[in-house]
Amino acid sequence: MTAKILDGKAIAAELRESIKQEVDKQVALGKKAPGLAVIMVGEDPASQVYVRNKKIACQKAGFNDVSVVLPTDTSQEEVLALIDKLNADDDVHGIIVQLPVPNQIDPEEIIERIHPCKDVDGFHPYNVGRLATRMPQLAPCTPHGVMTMLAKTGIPLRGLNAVVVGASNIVGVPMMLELLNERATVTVCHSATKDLAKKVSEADLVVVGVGIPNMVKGEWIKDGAIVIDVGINRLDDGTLCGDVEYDVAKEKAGWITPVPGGVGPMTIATLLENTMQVAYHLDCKV
Ligand SMILES: Nc1nc2c(c(=O)[nH]1)N[C@@H](CN(C=O)c1ccc(C(=O)N[C@@H](CCC(=O)O)C(=O)O)cc1)CN2
Ligand SMILES: [Mg+2]
Repeated sequence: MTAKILDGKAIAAELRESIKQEVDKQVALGKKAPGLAVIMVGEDPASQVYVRNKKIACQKAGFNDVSVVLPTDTSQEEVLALIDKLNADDDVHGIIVQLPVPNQIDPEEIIERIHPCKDVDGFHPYNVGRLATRMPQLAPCTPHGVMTMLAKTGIPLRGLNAVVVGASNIVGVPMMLELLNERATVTVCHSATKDLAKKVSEADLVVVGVGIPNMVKGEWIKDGAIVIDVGINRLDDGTLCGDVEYDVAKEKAGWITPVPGGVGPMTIATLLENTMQVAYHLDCKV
């Protein structure tokens, strides 16, 4: 069997177009454009690409982009003061701090300083708790974008055996919660997991986000399974590859995401979606 492709680039473009239409409608009614502040500290080359792409996506969707790039040696106190200012600014609906941050910055304290109602990355413990208690408010963009992609397959998630490989706060843990909330049976695997190959081979749905090129072998994939590859790894020759051995996996899977052009574009479209929710639809009282 050759897998159907879950085309994240196309699904994200569709989502961004629907967001743009909603923004145009709300602005015509006299509302403010959604304002998004992406704070980037330092010059990490990959982050520069992602932040630039977020800026372009904001502009195309009619958002007010109020992003800030700070020098590598910025102190924790300076970042906290900037967040306080953005929290108090009525033109700003969403605030995120691009990760990773330089070593002198403590990301946990920074994330907790963002007001939970402006936490469009969904990383604040309040929003993680909401997702964990089945009352989601602002959910992390990558896993929520994966849920949007999964809906496109038309396959009900209820009762599926889902295996999530990787237990990070950005991907693995919120992915587990999203899938659990749809009544999948979820196993989370990580670096201490024994016999990963066996776990993956029993999965109807596999989501991999570990950052190790081709770590999940194609031969492990169950016939017809849905394979979601969150990994984006740059190889020495400059090309990108995922965490799944794509060429082999696509001959076994029922559905598969490519890298690039899979989950990555969904992360940015979902960030816009969260920001638009804050601007127009979310009744957030914290
Ligand atoms: N504060 C956050 N930091 C980080 C997040 C996040 O969600 N919030 N996620 C990643 C980086 N990221 C968004 O910030 C991101 C990564 C990749 C892509 C993407 O579209 N990738 C393309 C390939 C792009 C390339 O050429 O390198 C693709 O997969 O097709 C978008 C967003 C870590 N930090
Ligand atoms: Mg203002």
